Amino acid sequence: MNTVLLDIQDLSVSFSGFHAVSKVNLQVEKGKIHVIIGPNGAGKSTLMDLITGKTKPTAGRILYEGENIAGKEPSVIASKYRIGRKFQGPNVFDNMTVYENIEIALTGYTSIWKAFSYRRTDKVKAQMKNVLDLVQLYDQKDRMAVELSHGQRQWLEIGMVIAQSPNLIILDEPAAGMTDTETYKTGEMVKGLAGEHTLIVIEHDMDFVEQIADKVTVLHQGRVLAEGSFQEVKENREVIRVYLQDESGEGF
Ligand SMILES: Nc1ncnc2c1ncn2[C@@H]1O[C@H](COP(=O)(O)OP(=O)(O)OP(=O)(O)O)[C@@H](O)[C@H]1O
Repeated sequence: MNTVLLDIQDLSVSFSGFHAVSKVNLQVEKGKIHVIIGPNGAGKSTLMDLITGKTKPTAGRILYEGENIAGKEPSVIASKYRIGRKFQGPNVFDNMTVYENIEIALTGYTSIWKAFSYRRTDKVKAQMKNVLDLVQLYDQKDRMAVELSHGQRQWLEIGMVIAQSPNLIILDEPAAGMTDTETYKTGEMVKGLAGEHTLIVIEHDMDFVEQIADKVTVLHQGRVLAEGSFQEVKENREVIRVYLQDESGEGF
């Protein structure tokens, strides 16, 4: 039986009368990889902003395990409901090692007192090893982040999100700018996170979507245009029409 972790109901937001997200209904199942696709300006990032609390909805509900989190503060959504997000483009501490970057995310020291009392206990070391293994950076752990390749920096940032023990992980175009080999490796990494974690991934690269998606939702002009398996949405006539019209040249 599939359990719904996130149940989005009639969610809308308008900016000065412009409907960026309009009556969106979407269910994200626990432990699955739910990919959101859609042409530029479809409302994908705005939908993620609504889930993470960065943007407040005009109407609708976001039920997280039955509790409405719509409109709550981003810090509450991150810490209480354990929703983590990795934005497009690496955002790491260049002059720290891979290990230190993940350690900061893991310990999340928010106060100087916590930093003083911090100890690298066996438990912390085991958690660190686990995260480094998941993002395949254990052998790079002593390198400075600035020395990493683009792909490795993205994986480091995924590691920093995982280190915060999220239930739901939102990844914003995790394979952007990667080589084909790096993209494939990222896909396998993301698949390895499913099960223990639930993932929402925004993506444009259709080979990558096919590799990872349990379910695909297609957004268009702020609305859900189609939903189903990769194969189902790929063959959907409305989806094909919208992508053919999309001037970005991306698509199937
Ligand atoms: N704060 C805001 N104020 C006004 N308009 C906004 C705001 N945020 C987003 N929009 C508009 O809402 C629409 C949806 O934008 P959004 O970034 O969510 O699309 P997207 O699907 O993520 O696109 P892309 O694939 O290009 O990143 C766009 O037309 C955008 O200009």
